[in-house]
Amino acid sequence: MQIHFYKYQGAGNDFVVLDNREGIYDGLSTAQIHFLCDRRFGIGADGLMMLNPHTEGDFEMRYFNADGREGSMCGNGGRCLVAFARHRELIGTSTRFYAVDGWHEAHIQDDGWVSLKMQDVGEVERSGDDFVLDTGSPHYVRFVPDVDAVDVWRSGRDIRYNERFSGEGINVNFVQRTDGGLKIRTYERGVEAETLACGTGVTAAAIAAAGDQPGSHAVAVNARGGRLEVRYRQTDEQHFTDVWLCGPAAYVFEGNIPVE
Ligand SMILES: N[C@H](CCC[C@H](N)C(=O)O)C(=O)O
Repeated sequence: MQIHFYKYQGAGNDFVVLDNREGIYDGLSTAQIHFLCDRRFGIGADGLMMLNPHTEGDFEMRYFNADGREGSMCGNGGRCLVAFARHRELIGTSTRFYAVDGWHEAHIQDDGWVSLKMQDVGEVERSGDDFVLDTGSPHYVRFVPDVDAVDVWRSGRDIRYNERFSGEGINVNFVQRTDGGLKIRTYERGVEAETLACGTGVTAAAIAAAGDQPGSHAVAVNARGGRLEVRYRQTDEQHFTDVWLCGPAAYVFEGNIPVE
């Protein structure tokens, strides 16, 4: 079959997007999605999203990692899908859509800046400079003095494949505190490599960096592919609501590809 695809990126986290309002891509296999995301044999992307119809919201987001398997929530993917829906004129400048972790509200500006509301975070596990939390996807956050000095692939894999996490997998973020905010590098499960940005990881880093300061906060987070911003309200040490992931989302190109 011939597939018409769209390519989007958010801070360098790149995605294949399929308009699946008619359900024509429901039958794509893990191997076919893996092929579409392959950077040498296919289009190339960190993940693939389908925009599905939904009776109660503007659309449903289905997300697959580059390995072809259906994943948990993808923050940058969600922001890109909102930009896609806007470009296809399916939505105005605000939307409410359904994803694997529940409902999301989002807003898009004319310059492509997308603010996406994430789920509340209610449990942050800490051991020294390391944190484990779920922001729609599971994340390990390790604070380091210099992220540029980290061998992200090697150290990320050591954690992702250790005894505790090897079954389900986990995304691993190395985070440095800077004057203006945070600097981050992420090893992503399902891609099994470093990506240029990971939205749920950026969100997890901002929350892990929070002290015990109830109130509303905004944190600038520099990923390798661009700058994102996280806003949240902290009610106590373990509870975070009104969590917003904000950043750029852009159309790259579209085309047709034969898939066997
Ligand atoms: N890049 C994504 C994360 C995808 C999640 C995935 N790698 C997993 O948890 O399996 C983001 O922007 O949030």
